[in-house]
Amino acid sequence: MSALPSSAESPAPTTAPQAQPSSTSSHPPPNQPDPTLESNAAQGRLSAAPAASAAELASLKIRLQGALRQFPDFPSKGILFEDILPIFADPRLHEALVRALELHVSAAYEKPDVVVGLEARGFLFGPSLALRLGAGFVPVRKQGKLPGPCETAGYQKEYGQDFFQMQQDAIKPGQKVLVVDDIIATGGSAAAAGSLVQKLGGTLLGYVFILELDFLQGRAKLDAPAYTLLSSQEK
Ligand SMILES: O=P(O)(O)OC[C@H]1O[C@H](OP(=O)(O)OP(=O)(O)O)[C@H](O)[C@@H]1O
Ligand SMILES: Nc1ncnc2[nH]cnc12
Repeated sequence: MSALPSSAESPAPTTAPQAQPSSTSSHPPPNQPDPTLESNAAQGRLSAAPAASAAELASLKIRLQGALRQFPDFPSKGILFEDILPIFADPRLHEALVRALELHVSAAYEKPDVVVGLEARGFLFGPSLALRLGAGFVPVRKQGKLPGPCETAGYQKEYGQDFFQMQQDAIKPGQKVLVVDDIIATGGSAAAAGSLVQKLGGTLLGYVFILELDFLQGRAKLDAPAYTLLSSQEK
């Protein structure tokens, strides 16, 4: 799990104002079309949320979008780091996040048996989403953290390379699995997690992220439908 530096050690974040979450150079204002939704739809992979839920989802997204922050040159020069942690610092936003994801998943996917969350930020909301959906939660962890027999997959990500593991008995053959994480950048992490789920015999329903770096085209690496809740940086 990477340690985020304190703000005293980091460049000042760019923060969208809470009352009216207007755009920074990277976050489109919420009253414009959501490019992540367009890219979801363009791939023809997801059904729209039912109309009754769509209005609630739209209003939750506006609130959540305003809480995002960005830190330039973290963890290395040239990376614009998307910080989702303010959402979890506020219980109303935390609740809004889990509700928004619940609304989307209930509308767009079959009910999953298992929600798989990726270390570390997928652990922040994966278990609570799983509870809401009446599903189990299973972690994908970085190599060397899980006891017992494990499956391993190596991957490249936006700023490095790593290995993911799952316990071999974590998923029963045929179980329907949803993979969740905070962000998809190059798609390396999510694709590796999906491959582990499939090695264990799980049926991959799809992926759910809070944010997507569209310009890196990470979803092209995924072989199941992907949904992103909020708008993210443009190149
Ligand atoms: O699409 P990708 O290019 O693979 O990048 C996305 C991954 O990178 C981040 O995790 P990181 O490996 O930094 O780990 P952390 O959550 O433990 O900080 C993020 O939480 C995603 O898991
Ligand atoms: N730009 C970014 N911000 C936050 N997490 C990330 N994981 C990969 N790229 C990232």
